[in-house]
Amino acid sequence: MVNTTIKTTKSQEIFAAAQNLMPGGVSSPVRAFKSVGGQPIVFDRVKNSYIWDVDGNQYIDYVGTWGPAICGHAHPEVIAALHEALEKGTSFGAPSVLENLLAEMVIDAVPSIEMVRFVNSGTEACMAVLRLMRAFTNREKIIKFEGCYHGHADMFLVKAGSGVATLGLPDSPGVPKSATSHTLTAPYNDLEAVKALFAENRDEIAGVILEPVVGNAGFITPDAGFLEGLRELTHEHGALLVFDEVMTGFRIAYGGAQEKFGVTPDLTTLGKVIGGGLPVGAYGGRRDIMSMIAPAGPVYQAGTLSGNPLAMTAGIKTLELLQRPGTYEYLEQITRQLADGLLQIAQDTGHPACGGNISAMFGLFFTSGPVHNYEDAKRSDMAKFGRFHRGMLDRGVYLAPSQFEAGFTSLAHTEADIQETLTAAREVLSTL
Ligand SMILES: Cc1ncc(COP(=O)(O)O)c(C=O)c1O
Ligand SMILES: N[C@H](C=O)CCC(=O)O
Repeated sequence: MVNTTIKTTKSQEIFAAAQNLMPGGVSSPVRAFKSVGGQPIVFDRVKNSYIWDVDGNQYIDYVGTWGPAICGHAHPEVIAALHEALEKGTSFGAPSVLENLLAEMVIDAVPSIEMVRFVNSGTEACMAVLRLMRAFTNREKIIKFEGCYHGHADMFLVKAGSGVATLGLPDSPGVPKSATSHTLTAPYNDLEAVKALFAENRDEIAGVILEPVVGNAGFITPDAGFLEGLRELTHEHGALLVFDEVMTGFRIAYGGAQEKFGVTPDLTTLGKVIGGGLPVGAYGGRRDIMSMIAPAGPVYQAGTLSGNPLAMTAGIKTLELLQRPGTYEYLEQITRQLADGLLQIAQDTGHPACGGNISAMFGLFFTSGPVHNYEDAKRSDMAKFGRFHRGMLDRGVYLAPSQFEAGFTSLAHTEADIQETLTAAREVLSTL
């Protein structure tokens, strides 16, 4: 299955046409391969740990549609549940028992969540949680961290990660200064900077929002005591702590980062895995705070397709699959094998590198590190990452086309996939 000289004629044709139809030829910027060079491959189908492009090439996939595909693509049980649900219609725009079922599963799993509201994307969840933080505290300022990404709402497009970091964009034109004037930023893992912000803005900060493990500036883990320190500081200042677990939720542990690190925020945002590959988002948390959401309370937030029965069905089935014994042990085992293997190969082939994994989320930077924050991440050799990315693609391995995105494994990745990936990495890194 190793493709050393892949033919991508059809991909190129389709992408050329797409560029006249959609800005940059894509529906979301990171997909455009701008920072790694070359052209995106155009997908035809996905199954298990694999994707196939329109030219018939097969790749081992470590993007997993940016996180949702934790059980593997097109899992037969998810597909079967969706077929059954489809027969009942594609949208109700009204209450359904499916919402109750998924809500109960989320509430049972995620320590901070006593009530939940479903939306259609992670962006929506983060927008809504921000409004709620402000309403509950009657304060307007928030603290976010450099390199963290909370979707593309105006208030969060300040020193953001993901595509904003990938494309090296300044904070986006079109965002009014007034929208971000209340967004304060600090370097990730820097508790002193957060303390200083609280001191300078006494009684004005509604809360702190962060990716508890960063996946949108590459893969960056919290230093010992960082999450606990934020919990204490927010308590001390009457502010809320919000974990954006759109990426980490049900991925780094069934109960997310808050279960893994034993720190319970006031509010949590979710997305990706809880929709099993269909568009979804959610926010939830303490009952007294969530009770402020309309129609229970005055904070308005709504959505035509929210609680969509297909998304709920795929989410329920995905969480059921994740509840099976051994799931997270397996994810940790294969992902550790991959992350350790990549580091060893980088060392053997003379490339300074650092990285790691937590459960099914991993990363590799081409710098000796350590990487504690976005500034450190930017020291990674981006040109080398681009060459590495292209070399891996040529050998049938699809990595996220940006140094600033974490990688994802799934239950469908086999030891053979990992070995094949490591063989490809050794070949590529030996020639860079
Ligand atoms: C941590 C985090 N928050 C929010 C978002 C926004 O989610 P979505 O792309 O579903 O709008 C993403 C991903 O894009 C994310 O990784
Ligand atoms: N980093 C983003 C989400 O996690 C990538 C998805 C996108 O914006 O296209």
